[in-house]
Amino acid sequence: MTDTAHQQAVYGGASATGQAASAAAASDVLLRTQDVTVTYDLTKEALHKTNLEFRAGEVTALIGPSGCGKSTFLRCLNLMNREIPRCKIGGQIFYHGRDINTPKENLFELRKSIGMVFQQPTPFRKSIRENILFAPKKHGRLHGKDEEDELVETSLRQAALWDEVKDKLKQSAHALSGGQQQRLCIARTLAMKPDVVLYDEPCSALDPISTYTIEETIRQLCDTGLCQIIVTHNMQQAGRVSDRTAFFYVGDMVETGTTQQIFSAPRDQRLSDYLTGRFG
Ligand SMILES: Nc1ncnc2c1ncn2[C@@H]1O[C@H](COP(=O)(O)OP(=O)(O)OP(=O)(O)O)[C@@H](O)[C@H]1O
Repeated sequence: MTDTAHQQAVYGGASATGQAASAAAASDVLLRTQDVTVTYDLTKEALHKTNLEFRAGEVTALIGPSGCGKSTFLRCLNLMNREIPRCKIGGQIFYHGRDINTPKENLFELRKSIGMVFQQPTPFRKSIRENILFAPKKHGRLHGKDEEDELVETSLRQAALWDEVKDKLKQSAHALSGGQQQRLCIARTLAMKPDVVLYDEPCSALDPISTYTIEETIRQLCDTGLCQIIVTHNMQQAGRVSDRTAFFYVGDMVETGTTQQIFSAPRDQRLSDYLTGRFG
């Protein structure tokens, strides 16, 4: 990316929704990648040098055709790719200014702060309440029932699920609908009080109403200062939910900017073709 493009990406005009301006700390860059690459099977570079910044209180959408490297890039941001045999992450990933792409990084600690929500809802085979409490208990964060009750309620409220489940917290999470399960997974992630949440196609298995609820939830979470990054195939969703968008194509991050600029005035022909449905 050129310096000019980079500056436009980082300091570009108003957001698509205008909501970023009201975010708690919109200017804080929490995550920044510097020349990040990903190589599978030690030889196949699936992601070429990628430079992006992500700020508190903003949502960034990662878009592009199938196989272009969106999920590969997303999984770098909390070093999940490290768990794939023969996969190598190159470059630097700065989290609060500290490079986390080092062998000594404590992944257990890191993932408390950089949470992830997957395509398929994956609640534990436990009650709704225990889904929320499982990780905080494991990390020794909770002291007594009052703290547990408060965390369960706060997390479920943040994920817009409290009203639907408050009278059945001891029921199995697997008895919830798909959309409710996905919101429970968001609540479970929020219970660890992360400052970054990564979403990999979080609505692709859901109906339109559940999708709408999750999009609303994501937007509302911006007001807490959370930095959110979402991979989506759905252009309308990217337009509705994100402040910034980055377009990937065959392993390259081709263009980034405010969502408004990306959708209304794309500079790169490949992005323009993608947005107009010439390929996808
Ligand atoms: N575990 C893996 N081992 C080897 N190659 C992989 C692995 N995961 C992804 N790839 C390859 O890396 C490239 C990018 O894949 P990735 O899943 O990141 O793309 P994507 O843009 O998220 O695609 P989609 O939208 O279809 O999910 C593809 O060529 C894919 O085959």
